[in-house]
Amino acid sequence: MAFSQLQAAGKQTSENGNSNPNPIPLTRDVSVNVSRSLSSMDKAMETSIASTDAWRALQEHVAEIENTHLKDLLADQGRCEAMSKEDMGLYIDFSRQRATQDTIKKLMDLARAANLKEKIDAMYAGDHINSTEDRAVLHVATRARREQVICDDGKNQVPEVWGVLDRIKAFSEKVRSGEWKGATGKPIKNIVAIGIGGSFLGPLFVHTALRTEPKAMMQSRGRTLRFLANVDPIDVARALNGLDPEETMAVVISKTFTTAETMLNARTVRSWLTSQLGEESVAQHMVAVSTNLKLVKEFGIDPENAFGFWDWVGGRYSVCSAVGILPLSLQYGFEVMEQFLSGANAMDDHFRETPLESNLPVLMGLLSVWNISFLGYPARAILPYCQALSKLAPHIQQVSMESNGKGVDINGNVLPFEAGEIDFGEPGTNGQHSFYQLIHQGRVVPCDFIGIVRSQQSVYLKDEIVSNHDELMCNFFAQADALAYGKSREELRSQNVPDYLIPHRSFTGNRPSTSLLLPELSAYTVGQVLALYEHQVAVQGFVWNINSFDQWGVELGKVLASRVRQMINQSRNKHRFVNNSDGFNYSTTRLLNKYLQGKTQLLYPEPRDVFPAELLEHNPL
Ligand SMILES: O=P(O)(O)OC[C@H]1O[C@](O)(CO)[C@@H](O)[C@@H]1O
Repeated sequence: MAFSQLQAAGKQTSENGNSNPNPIPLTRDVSVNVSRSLSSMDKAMETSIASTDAWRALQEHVAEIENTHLKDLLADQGRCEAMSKEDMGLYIDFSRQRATQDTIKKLMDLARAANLKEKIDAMYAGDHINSTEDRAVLHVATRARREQVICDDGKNQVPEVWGVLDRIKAFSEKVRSGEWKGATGKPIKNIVAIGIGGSFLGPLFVHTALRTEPKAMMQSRGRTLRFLANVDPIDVARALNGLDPEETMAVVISKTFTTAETMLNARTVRSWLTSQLGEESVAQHMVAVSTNLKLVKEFGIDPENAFGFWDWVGGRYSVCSAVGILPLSLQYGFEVMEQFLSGANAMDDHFRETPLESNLPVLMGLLSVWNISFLGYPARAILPYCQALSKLAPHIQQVSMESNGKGVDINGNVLPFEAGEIDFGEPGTNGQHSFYQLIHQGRVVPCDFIGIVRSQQSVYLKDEIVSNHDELMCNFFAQADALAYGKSREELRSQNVPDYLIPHRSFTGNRPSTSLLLPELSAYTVGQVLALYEHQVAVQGFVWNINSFDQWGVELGKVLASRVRQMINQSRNKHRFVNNSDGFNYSTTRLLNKYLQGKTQLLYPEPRDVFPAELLEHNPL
């Protein structure tokens, strides 16, 4: 079946009819949107997954689940066993989700109604499922084994992928061994990776995950990897502070090589380098990762020192391409990164080959659709009990929210329900002392608890009854049960809690979570976790029938920023403030003028060609 036919997923089993028996307003309130004509809404409903029998069966099923409590569901051992899955060393326990085996069955029906399997296959087959950009979605090819065949437009992409990986291996070994010299003959010890969004968050997540992993740690001894993402000059100062330019290499990472923030940061770092090492130093001190090798050359970076990737890799899915593998290989060595790629590849195989019923990303994806679209819980907290995973949530935030934060389906019809998920998170136990209060007694936020069996670091003090990592993990186990079971008023009374405190100290429980247990946090398992979450997000999008692989929503702000940029430039050059004829609304005009007035009172430096390196020297951070 062609992908365009798959997109009409809901239609095939549609029975028409827009009624939503669910008491929770989970479908959009269309009455308030006057600009949306009835006929377009009818069309949207007709073609939507929300019009299928499977969707309606789940809506009706909500009432049954509302009559259950997790403390009872957890007493059913058969259910718990059926709702726990283990594969590739990963153990995932879904038994604390507000779902029964019947819910899972109904979700499987939904998956079939959405043509989920066919859509997964279409992705691996290189169909242009990113239809608004007419692109294949093949990040799985970036971690394919050498012998795999993954085609775009009939051409196997894997040899090219490995062509770049082989170059990264050779280049990173040259730099790490000291054979590659900086402009003054010193070896390169520091890497500054300049990029934003998908060209930053994935690599930062993996770097943070590996910093304390024993093998990676050994491999990175004496080396520094820093990231420069924000266009804020404060971020420049923090990224460069204390680095010796003679020993520093900048890796400019940008799929398009046009992103305003990255390009200004790249020019700033170039200025920092050349002001101290001379114009010619760019050749030894700046390299690039991009799909736009023409612009890389125009920037002044030797094409020999540029590492390409392809338009079939979305920015937020690009960490396994040169985007992540180049800076991370420079820091940890290619061998470590190859392990990471293998882990992601193992999860890719699992996703493609495992029946839906025991497919980990499919189950995670379907249960999150259940939580969001049926139970009405739009947020999810990602809570790793492992400090090394502290950048997982910020990365998945982009993967998930930029992918599925959409208002129309893949055919352009307004969605009759809210898609997307609000993702956030912090490592435990830090989060417990921050936002867990809300999760326990306020809003219901489904949680992903992630625990590790063997910690990257081991501390066990002599007089303590458990090791430090055991102490951390006590909380991993306790929190999931605290959310599920809660604490009743009766229990509190039996503990002689005074009446006036009982409402404050009781917990409703019945708050869903998933528990993931990894044997260890190695480069390999980091790859598995990455691909698990990437595919979960794809499953959500496939079911909602949206295009998870474009991101038009980020464009408007960029266009408006460029108008403001021109205005500020004019105001500086012509020494004037914004007036009514400049085309800004009243509020923005006033805000801009407040800003410009404030700036005139500052001793503002004249624009100059070189980066004020002395600012760093005089202001050690
Ligand atoms: O890699 P580039 O082209 O600089 O883009 C950076 C990021 O900007 C976005 O296009 C929008 O935020 C992301 O999708 C992307 O990851």
